[in-house]
Amino acid sequence: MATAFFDRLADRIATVDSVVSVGLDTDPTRIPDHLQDKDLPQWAFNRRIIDATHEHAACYKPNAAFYESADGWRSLRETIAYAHGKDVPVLLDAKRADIGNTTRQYAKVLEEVDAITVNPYMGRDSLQPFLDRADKGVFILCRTSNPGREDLQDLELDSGEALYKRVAALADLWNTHGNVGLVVGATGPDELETIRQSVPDLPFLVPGVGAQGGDAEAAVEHGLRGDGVGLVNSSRGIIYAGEDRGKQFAKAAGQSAKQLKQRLNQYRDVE
Ligand SMILES: O=c1ccn([C@@H]2O[C@H](COP(=O)(O)O)[C@@H](O)[C@H]2O)c(=O)[nH]1
Repeated sequence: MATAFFDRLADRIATVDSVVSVGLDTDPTRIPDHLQDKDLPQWAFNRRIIDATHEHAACYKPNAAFYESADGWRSLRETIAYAHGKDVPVLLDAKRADIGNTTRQYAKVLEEVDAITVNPYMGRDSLQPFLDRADKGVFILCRTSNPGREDLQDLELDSGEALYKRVAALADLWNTHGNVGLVVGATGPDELETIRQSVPDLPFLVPGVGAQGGDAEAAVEHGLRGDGVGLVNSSRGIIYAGEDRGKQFAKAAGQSAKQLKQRLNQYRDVE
């Protein structure tokens, strides 16, 4: 039987002593000039970023939005294989879900990656093919990092509970294979704490530190499960750290990943 995703993630976190998720949000317009004439500039960029950051990376998190083109998907496939070659899990941030017939197609991408983000808005059946993959991680959007999260996620249900809390409770219920996590932004530290209290056993993916200015201490304190499993993501803050440094761009990304790891490790309980 394949090892469960969160067990593999726990091993990776221990190996690199890091909970940093390096976000590969590779915008074609922000790739340095000297790589623009490569066959696949996004792949050329990502390869150099992976070379420079992998020893600090608990996982890579490419966001599917940046690869929605023929060359983009080719670049993404090369990137995934290269990350795996360095023993780093890949979490595809795709925020998928749809009616059953469609979502079964979406879930096929789990053949390629180790984990995925999904959107709970359409309910359990829209997530079932992902949840059924006991060997893969499924991170359900719970309370996101963007300002507009309040429009829906904070709405009070008749029971008085906020919608995001109901999502957390449902995710816990749907976690029959131990493969479910939550996406909870670092920009709402109080809610992050509240959600952690309600679902102590779910690992979180916490985006929003770095470019969005979220709370790194809260991300670690509440984002990680009791056994230390969880992820804190930074994308632009790492991969574009050396945007003004020409051919040295990847070195700067490596330094930025290392700095984030050290910053987060100040707050981790590591024996
Ligand atoms: O609530 C959410 C869910 C997902 N994201 C994604 O994480 C990264 C954050 O990038 P930064 O450059 O570190 O801000 C990006 O892919 C988002 O789509 C999120 O930010 N918040």
